[in-house]
Amino acid sequence: MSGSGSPSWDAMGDEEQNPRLFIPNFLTSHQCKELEFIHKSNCAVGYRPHVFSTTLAHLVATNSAHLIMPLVPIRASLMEKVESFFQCEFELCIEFSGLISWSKGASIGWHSDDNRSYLRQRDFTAVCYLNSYGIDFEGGLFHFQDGDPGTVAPSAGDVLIYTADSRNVHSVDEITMGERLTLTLWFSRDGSHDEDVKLISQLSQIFPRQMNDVTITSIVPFPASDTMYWFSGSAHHSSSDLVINICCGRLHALGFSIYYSEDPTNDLLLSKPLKVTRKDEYYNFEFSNLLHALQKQRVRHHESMFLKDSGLLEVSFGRTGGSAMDEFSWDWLATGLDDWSSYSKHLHLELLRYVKNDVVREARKVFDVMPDRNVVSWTAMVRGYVQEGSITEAEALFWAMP
Ligand SMILES: O=C(O)CCC(=O)C(=O)O
Ligand SMILES: [Fe+2]
Repeated sequence: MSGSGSPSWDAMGDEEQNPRLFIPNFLTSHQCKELEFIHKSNCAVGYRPHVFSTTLAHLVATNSAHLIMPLVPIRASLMEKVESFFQCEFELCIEFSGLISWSKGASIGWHSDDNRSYLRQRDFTAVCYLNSYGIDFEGGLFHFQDGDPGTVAPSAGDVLIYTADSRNVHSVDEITMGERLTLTLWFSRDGSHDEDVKLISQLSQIFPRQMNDVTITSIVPFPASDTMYWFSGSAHHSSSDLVINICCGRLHALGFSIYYSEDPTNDLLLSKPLKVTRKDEYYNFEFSNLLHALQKQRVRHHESMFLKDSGLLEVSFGRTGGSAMDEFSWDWLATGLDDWSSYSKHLHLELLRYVKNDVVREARKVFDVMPDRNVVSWTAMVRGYVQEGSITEAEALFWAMP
């Protein structure tokens, strides 16, 4: 389904019979990657086997409300598209929006999206494909039972919009390899099902608390109810052995081993501090809990992408990159995620330590990435150059001093 960038099928002959719209390249690859990051670091057990989802309510409940931000303009522009295509401007609300991934074994047979009594309020569906068939996963083709197009092969950035009623009966083939990721939205004419109303009430409960207590400004997520992270291996399991913790599973899939400071019982995993190792790498960093570890490890996993993309860094970490970011190590990035002032303090100490030990090249790397240099750091750096006899560099830096 490659396209020209403009909506297609909107002039279909059978528009009345099968009202649907396909928009190629609606999202940029940057947006797709950002949404993937949010999902991979926050998803919880989905509504069916092999399905994981990240709902907005879940992001709020896990202290990750800031991660809703990238979704806000995307939701708004999708709503605008749906309203204008179906000629119902200002009539719709978003009933549900969620990042949904399907792993091997997931599929759905013929259905319409309003086919249950509790789903009757759904009028329209928009599915944004965030990754691609044949690249990120195999299987997972989307089929309409009638009309054109019959089949859609998901491709990152494309959007499929259709009415949620029986004019658009559809199915999705089983995933046979990889993981298929979408941002899926349902729209309703019934304002009593407005997702935003619920979200705003949820958010208004947490924000006053944050404003009154400056210490609660960390963006480290905290766990929601434990049951959100457990995945039953079998629909009829009777033994707790069959229950897998999703966060543990994902960390293991990324090659990490998990170490707790004390022997944890399964149901306490989410509240215990932990450390991780990978192969022969040991990180002397204590994570507050499993979810925290997972979010940071995902950062590392996406590290090369983040380091190349200063815009994304700014959105996610509140600071811009720059060429010096190439020198960033994962430990620094992880520390930066946690608490910016302790990160800054850490850099100042590192700089002084390097200068004291005459490791001027390393000192300069630290100096270049420091977000807030002060008179001490400038002077230390100049002193480092003088100590090692690099007078030209020392002079250049001296004159560059603000
Ligand atoms: O992900 C898709 O392409 C459609 C999924 C679907 O049909 C549903 O969730 O109802
Ligand atoms: Fe569906």
